Amino acid sequence: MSGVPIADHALLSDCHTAALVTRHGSVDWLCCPRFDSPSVFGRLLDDDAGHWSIRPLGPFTATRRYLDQTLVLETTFHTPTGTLAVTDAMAVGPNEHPHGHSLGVGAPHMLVRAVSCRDGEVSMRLRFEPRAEYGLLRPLMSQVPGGLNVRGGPEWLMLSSPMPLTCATGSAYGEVTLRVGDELFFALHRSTWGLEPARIWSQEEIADWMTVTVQAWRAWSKLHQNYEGPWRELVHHSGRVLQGLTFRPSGAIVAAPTTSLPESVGGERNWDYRFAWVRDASFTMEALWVAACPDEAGDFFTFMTTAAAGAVGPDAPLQIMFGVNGEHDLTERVLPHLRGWRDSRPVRVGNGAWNQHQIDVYGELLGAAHLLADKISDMDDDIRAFLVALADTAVVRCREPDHGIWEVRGEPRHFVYSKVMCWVALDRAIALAGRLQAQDRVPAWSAARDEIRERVLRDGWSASAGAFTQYFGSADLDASCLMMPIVGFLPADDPRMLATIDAIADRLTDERGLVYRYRTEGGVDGLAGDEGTFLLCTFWLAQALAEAGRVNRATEVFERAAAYANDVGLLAEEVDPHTGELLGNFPQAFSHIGLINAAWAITQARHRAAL
Ligand SMILES: OC[C@H]1O[C@H](O[C@H]2O[C@H](CO)[C@@H](O)[C@H](O)[C@H]2O)[C@H](O)[C@@H](O)[C@@H]1O
Repeated sequence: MSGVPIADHALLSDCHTAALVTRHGSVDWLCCPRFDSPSVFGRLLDDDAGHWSIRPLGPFTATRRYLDQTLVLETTFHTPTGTLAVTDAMAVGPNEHPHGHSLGVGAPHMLVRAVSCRDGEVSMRLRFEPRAEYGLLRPLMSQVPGGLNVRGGPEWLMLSSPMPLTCATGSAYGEVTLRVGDELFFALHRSTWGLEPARIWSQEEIADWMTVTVQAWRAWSKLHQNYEGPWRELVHHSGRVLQGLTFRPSGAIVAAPTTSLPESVGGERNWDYRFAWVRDASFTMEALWVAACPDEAGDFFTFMTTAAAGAVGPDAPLQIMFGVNGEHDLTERVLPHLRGWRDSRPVRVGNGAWNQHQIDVYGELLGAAHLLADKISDMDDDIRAFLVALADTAVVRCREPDHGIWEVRGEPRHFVYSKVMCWVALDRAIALAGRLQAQDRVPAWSAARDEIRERVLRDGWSASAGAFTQYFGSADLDASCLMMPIVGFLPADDPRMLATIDAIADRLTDERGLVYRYRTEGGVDGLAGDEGTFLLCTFWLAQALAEAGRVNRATEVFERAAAYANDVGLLAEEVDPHTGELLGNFPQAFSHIGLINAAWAITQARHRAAL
């Protein structure tokens, strides 16, 4: 049964796709050439779905880290006879743009692995089992000088290997003893059908790709990362993770690079996150404003405008998520041949939420446009018209029930968060009216904004709960109400907000003090089973407390959540309330967004307190 702890994985990215590497040197997840392509290594979801491991033959302990300011991973194996280091990267190509923001433009679609003996001597073993199409195919493998030719179904790969490998059906393996100073370079290269064939690379060429990749990440980090404040390294690292979830060719940003890592072990809450949600991606752009100066804001708004293809207006709500190249149809299906991580089935690809009605997206997108307006140097007529259409659509749609931020699979409702985000949409559109050349719309936008506000204050508050709640007329708490002060709907020290923050801190948390999105008892979200606590929501609590001036409590909550980052600073979506293990897709943009924004809010609150 596949079941290496989720926290045992580290992320590699070339800003086209991502790989996950276990603590023991096995690449257990790689989809290529795009984030949402079928996997070639899928052991994350099933033992037989493919992997590539490099590790010592005998007993070892392992430590690992990212090379400074990069997403290049170094795993060090300590053995009784010596020390072996394996350095792994998805090659990003040179970062030649004068502002360093061409990360991934020249990516060769190549996974590179360098093995070096740092001390004594170590026998290592390599095992290579690619399984295209999510594990369906055992490829044909043949030896060629300097490596292996690997073909099967839609995939044609070349493995460059300096050591001889033995091929069995669909697998290759080999062993070699390295002495101090010995170095070997491996590369897995994917061809593009009909264009450039994959090829074998020399040791020097692979070493160069590795060097260039390290330099490219460092150039990007140096030019983009200015955040100074508490938890600086974690914030910068989170910025790199978010950058690593960006799809360079289009400017899209995925919610996470995995599918079907479950929200509860053995449960059915398993979703494919390898898509660009309007919500998640807008939040990512905003968090990058804090952590990494998003030079790519223009690309993102061009992506959104293109993906929506102008089909937004009062009669055509904005689709809530897209494929990384702007695809609309993301129909969900199950992969029955995969057992799932720790038997968490079904494994899904595609996402049934793609055609849900979620009216918060207008607020998230206009919120990001407002924050980043100065960064969108090329705000052309198409982008302007798109943003105006979003606000006009919010005026009409804000009165409708929807599926909400949590994408509940039941009846649409009047979710409080959705209404608040419609208020944000109009509030920010009014602020941007000059740049949007839409001053004539301001009276209509203002009237609608004020009407939503009144409705939320009246129907979103529950006297019995003593808090703002999940939807109009309910008494159920929902952590998304923590966003009300964060987006400026009400001041954080308003008595109603303080009561809501306290209610969530007291009644929507587990024994560890981590926050649930909402209570799942009774199948209120249309799904069976329960789920873990949600890291983004815990960071929201820290952020709301900071906004309310409760800086010490904010710091405590922040540190409680950040402590769940694994040894290489990565967070999944949720935490198992029973075991404290990370759960859900990994690494998830939401959680890193929450970390960055909460750190920033605490920094600001400390400054205010010091004045
Ligand atoms: O809980 C049911 C829903 O769970 C997923 O949605 C969550 O992830 C999205 C991507 O990060 C996020 O935008 C959303 O707010 C989260 O609730 C899943 O993608 C949905 O299909 C599912 O209905």
